[in-house]
Amino acid sequence: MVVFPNAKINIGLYITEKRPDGFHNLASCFYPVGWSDALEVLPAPELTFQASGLPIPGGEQGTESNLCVKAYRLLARDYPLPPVSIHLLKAIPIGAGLGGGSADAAFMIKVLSQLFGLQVPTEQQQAYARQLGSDCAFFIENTPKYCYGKGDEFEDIALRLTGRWIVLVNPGIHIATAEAYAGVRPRQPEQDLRYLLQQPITDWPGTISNDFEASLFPKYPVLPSIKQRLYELGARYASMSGSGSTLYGIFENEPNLANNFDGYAVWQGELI
Ligand SMILES: C[C@@](CO)(OP(=O)(O)O)[C@H](O)COP(=O)(O)OP(=O)(O)OC[C@H]1O[C@@H](n2ccc(N)nc2=O)[C@H](O)[C@@H]1O
Ligand SMILES: Nc1ncnc2c1ncn2[C@@H]1O[C@H](COP(=O)(O)OP(=O)(O)O)[C@@H](O)[C@H]1O
Repeated sequence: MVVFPNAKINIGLYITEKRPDGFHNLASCFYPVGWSDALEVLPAPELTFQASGLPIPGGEQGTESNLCVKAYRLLARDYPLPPVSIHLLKAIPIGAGLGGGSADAAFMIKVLSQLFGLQVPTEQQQAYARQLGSDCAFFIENTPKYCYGKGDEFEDIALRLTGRWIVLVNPGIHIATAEAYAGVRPRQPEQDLRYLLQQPITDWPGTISNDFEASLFPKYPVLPSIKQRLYELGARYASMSGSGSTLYGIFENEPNLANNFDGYAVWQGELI
């Protein structure tokens, strides 16, 4: 079975408080986008994992560190899973604020459930995903959500940007999530993000923001310059996604990027 785990963007990201367990509570909208890996899972005589495409840090220490294998091991504790061969073609930039590793793990859970007829209920799949990463559970349903708690609790949100165009630009700066959180002073947002998202997109640049930008933009000046360039190219709204370093712009129609982001990893397409 072949599936295509896709990335997410954060539209608005507020780090509201530090929790006693060391994590942070947040408020954000997670929205799926089309930049995808390819994941093939086949029944096989023994468990194997193979990756191609972008190199995955930690991969050299063996397959066990990969989230796809961790997802398999997690399910294998509760279900009699036959061995499988796993091939991951990595295309989503890593440590990029796009949740690519979490998407791979969530899709692995979904594939195993389907491939072997396990019929793991959605909530149970989400519970497994939560054990693998804070934003992993989102990718089980993979639809626009208002997220809170560690980013692992969510509710449906009536936000559909379908038909609009998205441009994602990754300048290749790897920002560790823990490092990014350490630089933020938690605060409560002035207004509820769910309310702000219901306002016209032309209001968003003045009202919806990502709390990681304040600490990371001065440190990495290329980030605000890409955001500004996206606005100059006609974006209705531009922002950093998650803990960076990917920036995105939402456009009414397909923009002409010309040579603007040469040398960076770029993906563009219609929003789903
Ligand atoms: C920042 C966000 C926003 O959507 O996305 P990315 O930039 O990673 O895509 C997420 O909160 C990332 O979630 P995820 O990447 O799953 O993080 P995890 O693996 O669970 O945690 C990595 C580390 O980040 C910190 N962390 C993560 C989530 C959270 N709510 N509070 C935290 O303080 C902790 O230090 C933790 O050890
Ligand atoms: N299948 C995978 N794809 C990407 N990263 C993975 C994977 N498995 C484990 N990892 C580890 O997870 C870390 C963060 O992954 P990723 O989800 O790409 O970052 P982010 O949450 O910032 O978008 C990587 O540094 C890598 O070591």
